[in-house]
Amino acid sequence: MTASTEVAPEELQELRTEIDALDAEIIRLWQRRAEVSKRIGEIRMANGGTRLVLDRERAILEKYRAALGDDGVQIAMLVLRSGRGPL
Ligand SMILES: C=C(O[C@@H]1C=C(C(=O)O)C=C[C@H]1O)C(=O)O
Repeated sequence: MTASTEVAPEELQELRTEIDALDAEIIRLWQRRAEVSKRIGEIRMANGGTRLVLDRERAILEKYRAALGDDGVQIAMLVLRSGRGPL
């Protein structure tokens, strides 16, 4: 008898196909977010504003922390860096 934790080869393949689709989407969203973030920065600086808005970055870090815990903070820092480059 098959234990409930065992996965049939076809199901494993289906799950891996889903993982591949999710990874592709995560990468697409990551790249698009960086583009949007850069564009906002360009517009702000062209209008005499600052490169960064720390209150906004803090709110984003907190949003990721609330959803994902400590890992969320690490992810948020990488997400923010991808839009503006390293400090
Ligand atoms: C994109 C912006 O500019 C910068 C980049 C941010 C981001 O990538 O989320 C947030 C704040 C700013 O430091 C913005 O002000 O919304």
